[in-house]
Order: sequence, then structure tokens, then C-alpha cells
Amino acid sequence: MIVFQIVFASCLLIFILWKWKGSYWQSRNIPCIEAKFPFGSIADIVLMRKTIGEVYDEIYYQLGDAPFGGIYRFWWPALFVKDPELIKTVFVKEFPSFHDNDYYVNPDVDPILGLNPFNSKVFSDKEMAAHSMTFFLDGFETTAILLGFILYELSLNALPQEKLRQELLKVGTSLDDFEFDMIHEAEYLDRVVMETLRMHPSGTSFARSCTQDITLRSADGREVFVEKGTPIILPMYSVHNDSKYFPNPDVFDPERFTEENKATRPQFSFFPFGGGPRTCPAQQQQQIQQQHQFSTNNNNNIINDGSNSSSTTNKNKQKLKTTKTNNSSSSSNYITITNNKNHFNIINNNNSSSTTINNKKQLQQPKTKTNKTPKTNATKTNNHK
Ligand code: HEM
Repeated sequence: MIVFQIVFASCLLIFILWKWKGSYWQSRNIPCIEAKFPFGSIADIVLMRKTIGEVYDEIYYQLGDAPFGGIYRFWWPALFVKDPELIKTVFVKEFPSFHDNDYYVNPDVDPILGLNPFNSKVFSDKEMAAHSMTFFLDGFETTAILLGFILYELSLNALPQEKLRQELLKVGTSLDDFEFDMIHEAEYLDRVVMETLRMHPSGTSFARSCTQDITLRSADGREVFVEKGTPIILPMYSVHNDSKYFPNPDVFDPERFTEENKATRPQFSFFPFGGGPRTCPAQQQQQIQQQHQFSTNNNNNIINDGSNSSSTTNKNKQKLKTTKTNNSSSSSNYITITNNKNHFNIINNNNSSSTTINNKKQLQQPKTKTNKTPKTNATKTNNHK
């Protein structure tokens, strides 16, 4: 009898909690994705049917033109922010209300990753080790993934590849000659890096936690009161691939990042390094790394995607071969990039060396929309992928 009473009381409690929290956004008149028992709006993530990026990308379009909307992670409400101006508000203008990330590692469970440099004034040895680890983890994979994707996109896009080669041949040159000033001369390389980061950012979204109550206001006057503790989702991948800001988002086009074209978009339609006080501290350093890597290593290489059947690739290869012969006295290497579902193979055809970049996280990013935007949605009419 007592067991029955406990089970009944638990079910009743869960039901009441669900009814109370599961209508949180509806009761505040905020557009939202309905909470379905028991996983809320994220069943496909919990059941591992889709990645976080895919599910958030669907939500991005399901919310239509709304600058923000509510979602439920189980029965906990979270705010999903779409509008670049509001993203800027979260990252920069109202930073004091959103300075924490929405995850927590218990220092008792992981004494290294559990330490947060932003909570400490004086660092102990253990904290120094922890922060070094953070820098290593945050800096290593992101840089490797970006490098892999730059090579991948160049292998598929012969004209940008050739334009980049021409610039690098002009700017310079060997490892010994590399100077800091060269970075500013390699403008096209910078655009190639930015366009790659747009299409393949190192993560799909940010999750901040609201650290003090605040009312957010969108440009069209809509308001939402955000309670302390509410998670805030900023869907970077979806914004970067929204045709409202980047027409034909599937096309690799470094020209989107000329100063003139950048000025036509809201600042926070592109935020591969985050933003505000918590922005990636190595933003400039990684730029130097990529530019150093390309300026000194790759201007003698011809990058292809290893496909013999694609006529475009063959044509491109032919064109590049010719151009290369005309422009350099040394012989060209052929670098073949093959995309094997969960990693890239980078093969240097001249000396038969090969490198593999594991890339499961990135390759799980949505490439095809599974849940199309409602007809009323402006971004759908713009032919988003
Ligand atoms: C292409 C390369 C890189 C990309 C795309 C990238 C991207 C990011 C992003 C998106 C964040 C989160 C920012 C935020 O929450 O607002 C971040 C944070 C961070 N990055 Fe990078 N990063 C790169 C390279 C590096 C490198 C090379 C290092 C170190 C040498 C590094 C160190 C860090 C650290 C320590 C943080 C944590 C900042 C914090 O928690 O507030 N990153 N990075």
C-alpha cells in the first residue's frame, strides 16, 4: 500500500511540475515550441535521433519571424534568441546579466575542467594547470577543424583556390621570410578563413545562463522578461546559414567578407568567436596561425577533392595545373582531400604522406533541412537550403 502511495505521489508531482513549467512561455504570451512529455522540445536530441545543431536549426525556422522564442529542455524553459541585435545584447550590452555559460562541471568530479578562471582572483598551481588545459582544449581542436575545412572548401572551389594562391605568391613565401606585416597584406586569405568559419563554425550554438533578472527588448518592440537561471540559446550555425544575411548560404564565397559587403549586414549575423567580454581570447592569434600556415606552406600545393568523376573538379584541376606551371619554377604538390563521413583524409600525393583530421562533430552539422520553414517565414521564401 505504501509503495502504491509513493508511486502515486511521485506521478502526481511530476504531472503538476509538467503542467506548471510546461506552459511557462505560453502563459507569458511568448512564441514557443510546445513541450512534449517527457523531453520537452528536445526529444530528438535526448533520443540521439538528431544532433543539437539539427534540432536547433529546425527550431530556428519553426519560430518564423519572431526575434526570440521559448523552448523546453524537458520541463525547464529556455529562451532561444534569433535576432542579431538581441544576440549582441546578450553577448555585449547586457553582459552582466549573461556572463555565465549554461554548463557546470563539478570541481569534485573533475578538478581541472571544473575550475573556472572567471571566478578566481589569484591562481593556485592547480588553477594554473586547469587554465592551461582550457587553452589547450579550446585552441587545439578549433584550429585543426578550421584548417581541415579551409582545405576542404578550397578543394571544391577552384577559383577561390587560385585567387588565394596568386595572393600568397605575391605576399610571401618561405617560413624563414614570414613577417607579421604579411598578415595584413593577405586580405583574401582572411576572407577565405572567415567564409569557412561562416559555413563551418567550430560549434553550432552558444548556451548562456541568465545571472540576474532582465527584460530583453527586440528592435520591433517585443519584450520578454528573463528570469535569473533561464538558459539562453544563441544558434550560431543557423544565423550564419540564414539566407536573410547570407544569400545562397551553401555557396562558398569569400567575397561576402569584403569591407563593403560586411557593412551591409548586422554585426552579430556572424560570430564564430562569440562576442563581448567572453569572446575567444585567441581570435587574433588563430588568424596569425592560419595565415602563417597558408602563406608558408600551401602556395605550391594544388588541392583537389580526389574525385575523378566530377567534371568541374577535373576542369578546375586542369586550370590550376596550367596556372601553376606559369607562375612557379618549382614543381607543384597535389594535396587530395577526401571526406570520409567522420574524418578528412589529407593526402600529399608527391611524398605519399597522409594526415587524418577527425571531425565527427562538424560533419554531424545539418546540411539538409529536414523540417522546412512554414510558408509565412521570411527566411523560407529566401530559399534557405
Ligand atoms: C579557429 C580557431 C578558434 C575558434 C573558431 C574559436 C572559437 C571560440 C569560441 C566560439 C569561444 C566561446 C566564446 C564565447 O563564449 O563567447 C571560444 C572561447 C575560448 N577560446 Fe577560442 N577559438 C579558436 C581558437 C582558439 C585558440 C587557438 C585558443 C588558445 C590558444 C583559444 C582559447 C579560447 C579560450 C581560453 C576560450 C574561453 C573563453 C571563455 O570561456 O570565456 N581559442 N573560442
